[in-house]
Amino acid sequence: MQRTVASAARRIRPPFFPSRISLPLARHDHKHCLATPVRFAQAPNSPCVVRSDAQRPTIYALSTPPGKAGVAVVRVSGPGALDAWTHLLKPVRAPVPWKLQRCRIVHPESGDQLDDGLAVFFKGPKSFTTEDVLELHIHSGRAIIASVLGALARLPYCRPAEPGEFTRRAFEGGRLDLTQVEGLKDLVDAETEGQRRMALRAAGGSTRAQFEQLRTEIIGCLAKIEALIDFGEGEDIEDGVYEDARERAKNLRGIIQSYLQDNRRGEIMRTGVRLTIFGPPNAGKSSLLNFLAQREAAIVTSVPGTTRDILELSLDIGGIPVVVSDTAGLRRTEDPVELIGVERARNAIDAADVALCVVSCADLGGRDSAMELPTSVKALITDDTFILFNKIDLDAGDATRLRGPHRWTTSLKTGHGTGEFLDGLAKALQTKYALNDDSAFMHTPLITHARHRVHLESAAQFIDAFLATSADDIVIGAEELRYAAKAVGKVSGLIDVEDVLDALFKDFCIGK
Ligand SMILES: Nc1nc2c(ncn2[C@@H]2O[C@H](COP(=O)(O)OP(=O)(O)OP(=O)(O)O)[C@@H](O)[C@H]2O)c(=O)[nH]1
Ligand SMILES: [K+]
Ligand SMILES: [Mg+2]
Repeated sequence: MQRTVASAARRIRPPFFPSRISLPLARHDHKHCLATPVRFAQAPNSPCVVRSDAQRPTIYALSTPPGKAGVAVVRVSGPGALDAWTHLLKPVRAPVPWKLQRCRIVHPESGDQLDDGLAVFFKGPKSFTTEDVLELHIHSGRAIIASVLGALARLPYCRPAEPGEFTRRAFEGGRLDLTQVEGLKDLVDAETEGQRRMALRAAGGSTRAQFEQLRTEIIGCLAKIEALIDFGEGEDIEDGVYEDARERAKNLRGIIQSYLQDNRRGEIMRTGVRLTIFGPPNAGKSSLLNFLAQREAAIVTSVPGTTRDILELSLDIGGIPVVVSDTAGLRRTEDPVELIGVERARNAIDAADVALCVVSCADLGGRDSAMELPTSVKALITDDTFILFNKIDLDAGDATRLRGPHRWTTSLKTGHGTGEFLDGLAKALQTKYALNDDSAFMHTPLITHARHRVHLESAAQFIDAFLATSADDIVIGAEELRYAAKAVGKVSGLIDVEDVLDALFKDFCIGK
């Protein structure tokens, strides 16, 4: 009897990897925990489970910045959230879940009124953390906030939240995977439009879905190989299964490769494009930095060799975060200090994502179209180098001879051409990092953290190892595929997350 692979694949047990892992409980003191039994609903498809339910402390924190403002939000999450509602809110009544309700907030022991505000109860698992959550919307003032936090502290099962602990519980409850947690953090940190869009995409789960699909497809390949191991080709299984699995693996290898060949766009969007300004002395490099920054950040003088150290500024150019470096003018010099500056400039050019050469028109050799760049920079110019011909006010020739793709003319002294240059630079960066419109948004890079790249590279290596095996050693081949799927699973945090968690959550603020 011929069995189809689909039916054979379903038979494979045990599951390739545990879909649920347990994480240690957060570090804290359990001895005051309330012992009332509390029901915990499990979020669907939860990647991991940490539930010792009643034992789990309820956490609270101010989730808005401290200080005087219209509203402050205090969040309470955990099995005791409902009890906190009962003890802190007047008039006494059961919450209508997910509905903002008017109330007075009182001290649980003295009954003194602390503030007048609004409260909403999110019934788990339909809450941010997947636990029961109480949100108190109170007036934002130091004394009010302190009194409400103080009241919560009186409840024996409550303790203050650690940085990022609400998000951590959302992760542990299966509400978020690691890419979404990273996305949330990046979203809060986003300073440019591009960063915001990329982070929102990750936080919203698109990145998670893409990695999940990749993992599912690897598992699909593995299922075929496992079926072969179980039943053997020819007898129970249709022909060509092995070839089919190889073909699929080759495709997947290509897809992973395309993700990896992204010019580091995602990481660059997060941390900024490294743009190095270089050129001969006195070309106007520091003047350019000041123009971009709209302030006198660097010293500008008519003395060649003014800039020695590298001066870095983080700027937003056309919605893209750019770390701009001003460097020492390149020339031969006997001055030991300037020599170090020139050395550093060369290193900064090497490390740059984009190198922008500034040349003074007064330093150009040759005539008309046969323009010659100064020898000090000639060897450093490649097809990718951007060139700004500055001091166009000193140039007698026709400026159009100098302009072209990634080549602009300005006078930073008179302001001539600076608008065109800024627009052109922004467009060039947007094009290079493919983030200029909504269609490009579709191609927003998948890899936004170095961690993703590491795991994808290792998945690619395991698939290569599978492809290097022959039909005779399918058991080894299956093992390689298993490792490949596991490597991709690490990106989402389905497995082996311990090491990442602490590092990730420690950067969060309290109340998030
Ligand atoms: N005429 C004219 N002078 C300019 C222009 N841009 C800058 N300058 C002047 O050129 C001189 C050198 O400018 P900087 O910005 O210090 O030049 P730099 O390339 O940083 O010089 P180093 O740091 O010494 O290598 C200053 O006196 C500027 O005022 C311009 O477009 N036209
Ligand atoms: K100078
Ligand atoms: Mg300078």
